[in-house]
Amino acid sequence: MSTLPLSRDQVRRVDQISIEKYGIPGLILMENAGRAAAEVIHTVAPAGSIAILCGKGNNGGDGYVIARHLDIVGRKVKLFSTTGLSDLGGDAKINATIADNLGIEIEVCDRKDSLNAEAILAYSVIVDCLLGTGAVGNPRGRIADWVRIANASEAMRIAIDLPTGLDCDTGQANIPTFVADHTITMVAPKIGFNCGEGSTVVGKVHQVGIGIPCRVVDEAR
Ligand SMILES: NC(=O)C1=CN([C@@H]2O[C@H](COP(=O)(O)OP(=O)(O)OC[C@H]3O[C@@H](n4cnc5c(N)ncnc54)[C@H](O)[C@@H]3O)[C@@H](O)[C@H]2O)[C@H](O)CC1
Ligand SMILES: [K+]
Repeated sequence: MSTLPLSRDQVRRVDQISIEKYGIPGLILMENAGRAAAEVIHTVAPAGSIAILCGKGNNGGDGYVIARHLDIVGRKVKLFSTTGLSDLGGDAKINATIADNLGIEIEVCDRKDSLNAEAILAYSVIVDCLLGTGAVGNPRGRIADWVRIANASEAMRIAIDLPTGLDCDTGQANIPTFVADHTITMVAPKIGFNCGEGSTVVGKVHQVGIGIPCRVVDEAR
């Protein structure tokens, strides 16, 4: 499996080439990403309740897949979404709907006053599926609030693909940035993990494959 770090644009190009040139549906990539991440979470945090914080993009979409695979192995999981499920799109909406249909707990906090900080702090593990490679600039709004709440908790903190707030090219930790104990990153480490402040917020990095051959990853370099 490729371990050379990729830039934000390179890893997004991997996605694009896989889907458009090789016909691997994004839903398959998300399923592989979420299942692999769930296995790492279950290994590094073998017990305790898990809160998964989901944004409105595909990083959030990974979270709904993660929740389903943790539910399958009997873990106590609750999803917290910054966005109403009807406002999600594409693969994220498909997986949020599946999780909802399966009765996996989802709390939608799409208004400022519905933020339930205490609820999040009650969990042993907090998983950051708020922003991934689609992030631009400082985390805004509820996403920034939830990052601050998570950072103030005693929970084990696990970032999916990259910590929300970290610029995955420069290693700049925007204000706020999710301070992870573990980062489970898809396809390859991101360049920013080893420059700037990257190493101070990623924790232990776990690289997971999502069903894309290395030669395709190398095409994107
Ligand atoms: N091949 C792969 O690596 C795969 C990665 N997957 C996951 O998909 C995300 C990337 O998803 P994308 O929808 O492009 O972006 P995000 O989910 O990161 O967020 C986009 C969303 O957030 C809004 N936003 C952007 N910047 C900010 C900000 N500073 N504050 C608040 N909100 C912000 C923006 O408007 C967008 O709507 C990748 O990281 C992986 O986790 C796939 O699952 C599988 C293949
Ligand atoms: K994230």
